[in-house]
Amino acid sequence: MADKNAMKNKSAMRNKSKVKNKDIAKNKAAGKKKYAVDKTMKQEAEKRTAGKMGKKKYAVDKTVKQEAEKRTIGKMEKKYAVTKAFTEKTDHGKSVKEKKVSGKNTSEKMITKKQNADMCQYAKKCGGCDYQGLSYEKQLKEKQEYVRKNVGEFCRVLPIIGMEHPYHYRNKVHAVFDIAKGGSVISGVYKAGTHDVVNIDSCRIEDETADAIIRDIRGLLRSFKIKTYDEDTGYGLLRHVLVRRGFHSGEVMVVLVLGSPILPSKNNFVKALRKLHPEITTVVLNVNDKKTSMVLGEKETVIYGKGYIEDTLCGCTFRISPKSFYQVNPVQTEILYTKAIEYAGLTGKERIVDAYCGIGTIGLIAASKAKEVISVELNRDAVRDAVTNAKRNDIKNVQFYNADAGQFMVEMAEYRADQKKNQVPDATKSGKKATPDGNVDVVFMDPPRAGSDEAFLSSVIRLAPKRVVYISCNLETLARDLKYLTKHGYQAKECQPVDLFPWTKHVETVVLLSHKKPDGHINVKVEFGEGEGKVPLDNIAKRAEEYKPKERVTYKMIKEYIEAKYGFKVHTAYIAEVKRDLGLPMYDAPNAVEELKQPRKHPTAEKVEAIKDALKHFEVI
Ligand SMILES: C[S@@+](CC[C@H](N)C(=O)[O-])C[C@H]1O[C@@H](n2cnc3c(N)ncnc32)[C@H](O)[C@@H]1O
Repeated sequence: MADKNAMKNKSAMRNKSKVKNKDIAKNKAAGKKKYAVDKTMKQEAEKRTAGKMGKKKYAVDKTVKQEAEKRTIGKMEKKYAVTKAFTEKTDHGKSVKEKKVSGKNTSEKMITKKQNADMCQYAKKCGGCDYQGLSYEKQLKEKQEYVRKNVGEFCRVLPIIGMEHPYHYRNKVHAVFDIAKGGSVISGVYKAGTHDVVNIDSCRIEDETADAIIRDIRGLLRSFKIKTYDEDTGYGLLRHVLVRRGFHSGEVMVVLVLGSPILPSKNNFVKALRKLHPEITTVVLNVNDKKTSMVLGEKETVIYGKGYIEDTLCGCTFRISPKSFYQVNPVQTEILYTKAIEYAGLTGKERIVDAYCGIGTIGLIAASKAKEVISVELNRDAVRDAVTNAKRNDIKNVQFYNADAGQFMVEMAEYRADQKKNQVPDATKSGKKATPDGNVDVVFMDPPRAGSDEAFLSSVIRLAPKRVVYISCNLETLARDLKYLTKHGYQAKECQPVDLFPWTKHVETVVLLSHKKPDGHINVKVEFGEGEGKVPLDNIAKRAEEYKPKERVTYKMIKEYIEAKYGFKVHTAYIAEVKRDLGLPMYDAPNAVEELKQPRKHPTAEKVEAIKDALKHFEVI
């Protein structure tokens, strides 16, 4: 592989100047030609549509537009109710019934027509959009019901907030590259459940600029003699392309994921690409030479621009690096975050934890309304972005920690317990940033799809913040975690679903939980002793001893026991895993880091035995 690349590089060097000029000329011509072809195709398609468009079709389009204009199902239902009431007032008797029935039939016919109009040409192969052929109104209704089924038992579910224009909302587009049977370069997505690539020119939910860039990269590969990577043999170079666009800033980042580190004629490639797309502000090479389903590898080289893009969300500017998480639908994200911060009920005096903070978005947006923000995130690159973002927005009351959120919260809770016992350790001695003390008023938590873990949730219970604002993109794990929190002193108050992913079955939700307070108290007078109406004192002390709660066995105690007895350390996540394997009530730990797709590590047999021994020692098993 390396030899092959070296040979390629040598011959590329020899022909460099020749190729350079020839390619640029070719690209220029190809670019112009392509643009002309695209334009003609577009015009033809428009003509065809216009030709087909009869009165009925116009009516369908009008309905789609009208639906899109209604922001939420709630509003839609309200409007429907008003129309219905108006009809019933103006028409009487039989005619009302007839009118209603015929009205229903017409709209049903329209939906059937609309279903066809809404089918995407890649629907059968791609499998990315679960709601193909369903009107947007129906999609929202389905999602509302899905949320109600999972969260309804915990609290009131507000009507879902849909999009005004549910198309081309994705600011991040990823395409896998391959060679088709006939030898042409293709790019798109894997056909559901396979590793066959479905060639996609444009997608109705993806950003159109990003799609155009990916199409043009396809075109450039041939002229630059860049081969696509073959997953089976490991030969070839280009594996994936990732494009991210800041919808507010207009900045565009292109990440070329390669199977090996060298992109021949990289400067000319960038030049040719930027000639077609001057809006590109940065190009990054990412090397992924592993046999893996992960898109991004570890190593990155910036070959053009600053290596990240910036974008604005809820009035703050954020730097976004290739590996950092950033919500894919910024329009709806603003609605979601605004609701989350509203739920937090901030007055300016609160200490907030922003857990799973990514590039710091929620905490930084909320910072001006709170006293202090403590943010924690596992992804190193995201934390680096977050620190820059705080400076960029001149926000000074935020601290960031690069750690596992569960582990971090355990430490905070234990620190607080020590504080209560007046045994506060000097965490600064270790040279690490001190664990903040455990006084917390509000916890924002926005975990990945796997949800949170027992270490995190049990620490929330111990820290007892007044409010927990849980943002989730996975209803099953949300329901699981709500069950835990509501069993242990919290009450779910309200849930707001927001549609961040039109055409797919996914839905984002934000849930407000607050600490349960006793509804009231009653005074009972009890007299102990002998005689009528008195409670005998016999055995009271003995019985009290029986009911005395056992000392809570913390992760810290288990770790200390193991370190003292066996001389090695064990991670919280390993203890959690062993507890789960033993059938003790558990949550997944550690979180599957979706964005990084890191393979989950497991404890060695020696560590498992040590953990079991500690659990026996503390009478947990
Ligand atoms: C759904 S994203 C939310 C990010 C951020 N709140 C936002 O809205 O942009 C989940 C984040 O959790 C991070 N993450 C995953 N597992 C984690 C863990 N165990 N501890 C801390 N952060 C974690 C991911 O890297 C990712 O940035």
